[in-house]
Amino acid sequence: MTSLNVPINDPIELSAPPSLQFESVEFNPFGHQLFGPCSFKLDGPGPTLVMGPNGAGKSLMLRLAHGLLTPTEGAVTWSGDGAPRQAMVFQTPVLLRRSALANLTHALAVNNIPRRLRTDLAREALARFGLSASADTPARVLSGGEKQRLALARAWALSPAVLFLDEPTSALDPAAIKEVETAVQEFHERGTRIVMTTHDLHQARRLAGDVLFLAGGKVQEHTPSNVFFDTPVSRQAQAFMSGELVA
Ligand SMILES: Nc1ncnc2c1ncn2[C@@H]1O[C@H](COP(=O)(O)OP(=O)(O)OP(=O)(O)O)[C@@H](O)[C@H]1O
Repeated sequence: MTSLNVPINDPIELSAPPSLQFESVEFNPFGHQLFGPCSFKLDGPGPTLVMGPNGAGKSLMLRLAHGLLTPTEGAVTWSGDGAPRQAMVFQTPVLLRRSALANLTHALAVNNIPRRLRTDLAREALARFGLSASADTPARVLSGGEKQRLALARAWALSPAVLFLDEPTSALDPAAIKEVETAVQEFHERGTRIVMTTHDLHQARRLAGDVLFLAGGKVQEHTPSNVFFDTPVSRQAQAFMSGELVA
């Protein structure tokens, strides 16, 4: 596996993750303002943990950033030429009705990875996530924790420059949560920009380089994690941290 010499797995190529900028971004389908206007830039080392109460707009922000939704107003831009290679891991894994291995090789094909490399890259990623024995198992029969590991393995195989994770551990037990957090750290150390939502303050403390705090569809605060957890600036973040409900 190490003899593949595949550029997409070269950590040097990933050493400077692309920066992400929201410029006056709004999302208001049918005239109903759900998000924004918001302007911010993710250009620090990260990982960026996106926090806020239910309905704050965290998932919308990730979907706008990943290109799954188009802003009604404003623009989402990246440093460099065009949008970088991206992957997204959801709270409930979105998998094809195929084998675990085929889920990965399909994703590699969609991302234009040469056919001759796909199976080795897929098997390497399955091994990283302890799923080698399940390579030929239909993805739909895997346990919830295994499905999430498969979703992470699919992202891992792609060596994305950016990885979005939307509450990836909310349905997992403590051991599985630890596996996901370890993987997130490894993605980060490989140079992937991490943007992840969570409701778990402890998890955010463990992982965050910076915190983007949303409430009411707007960014209330974007600060280094130590600042956010020690001295949150916005009234909404202070209320959230103290366990008060924030609308
Ligand atoms: N495609 C859509 N069309 C219409 N309304 C939407 C759409 N997507 C999200 N919403 C609404 O936008 C608001 C923000 O939703 P979002 O899922 O981003 O919140 P969230 O911060 O991720 O919440 P939670 O923590 O509960 O997951 C909610 O009121 C939701 O119902």
